[in-house]
Amino acid sequence: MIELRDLQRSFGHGPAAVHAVRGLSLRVEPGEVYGLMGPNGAGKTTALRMVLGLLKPTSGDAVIDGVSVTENPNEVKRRIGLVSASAGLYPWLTPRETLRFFADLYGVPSDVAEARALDLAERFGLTAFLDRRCAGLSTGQTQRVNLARAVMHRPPAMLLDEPTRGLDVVGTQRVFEFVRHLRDERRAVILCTHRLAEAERFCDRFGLLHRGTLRHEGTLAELQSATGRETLTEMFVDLLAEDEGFLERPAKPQAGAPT
Ligand SMILES: Nc1ncnc2c1ncn2[C@@H]1O[C@H](COP(=O)(O)OP(=O)(O)OP(=O)(O)O)[C@@H](O)[C@H]1O
Repeated sequence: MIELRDLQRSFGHGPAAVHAVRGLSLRVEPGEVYGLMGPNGAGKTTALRMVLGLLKPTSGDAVIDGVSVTENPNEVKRRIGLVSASAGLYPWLTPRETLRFFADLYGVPSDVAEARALDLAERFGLTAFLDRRCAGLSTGQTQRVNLARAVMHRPPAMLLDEPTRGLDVVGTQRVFEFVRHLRDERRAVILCTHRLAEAERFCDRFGLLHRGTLRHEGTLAELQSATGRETLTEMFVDLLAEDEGFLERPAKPQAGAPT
C-alpha cells in the first residue's frame, strides 16, 4: 500500500519560494491503479520524488508497505519500482547485464535473478537483443528494458512517471498492458501521464493535482459528478482556465437546467 500523509515541499524561501506540493494526502491499495494527474507544473514529479526518497519533504511523510520514507528511505527504495520516461539505461551494459545489475542492487539472489531475467526477457520481448549494448537500442526497446528492470525485485509498489513519453502506439499499448498486469499482481500503482484518454480507461481512481493541491479525487464517475465535466481533458481545461482566464469555456450545465 502507498500512503501519502500531508506531504509538502517548497523550493526556496520568502516571497520567491515555489510551493510545489502543498499538503498532499492519498492512499493507494494493493491491486489499485491511481492516476495522479495534473497539468504541467502541478507537482506530480516532486511528489513522486519524495515518495521515492530522492527528495526530502518540507513536512509530511509517505509510507510504503508500512515503511516510512522519512525514517527509512533505503528500505522504501526496495519496496518501489520506478518507470520513468527520463530514466536512461547504462549504454555500455546489455539488457541482460542491466537486469542483473538492478537485481544485485536490490539484493535479489543471483540464481533467482538469472531465472527472473529470462522470464522477464520473454515477457517483454527482449530475447532477440538481450546481449546487445543498450546504446544501440531504439526508444521502444529501451522502454521495454526499463519496464523489465523496474520489476526485477518484485516491489509491492510501482510509480510510473510519464511511461509512454516518446513511444509509438504499439509501445504505448505495451505500457498499458504492463499496468494491467501490475494490477493483476496486486501491486499498488501510481501512474502519472498526460495521455488522458488512456488513463481514463486504465486507472481505477484519480487525483487531480493543481498547483500542488489535490483538487478532486475519485473514480471517473465521481469526478464527472463533482466537476460536471465528462472527460479528464475538460476537467484539466477548467483547472487551467481558473488560473489563466484566457480560455473562454462554455458554462458547466446547471443541475435541472434545460439543455
Ligand atoms: N528543484 C527545483 N527547484 C525549484 N523549483 C522546482 C524544482 N523542482 C520543481 N520545481 C517547481 O515545482 C513546481 C512543480 O514541478 P513538478 O516538476 O513537480 O511538476 P509536474 O506536475 O511534474 O509537471 P510536468 O507535468 O510538467 O512534468 C514547478 O513550478 C517547478 O518549476
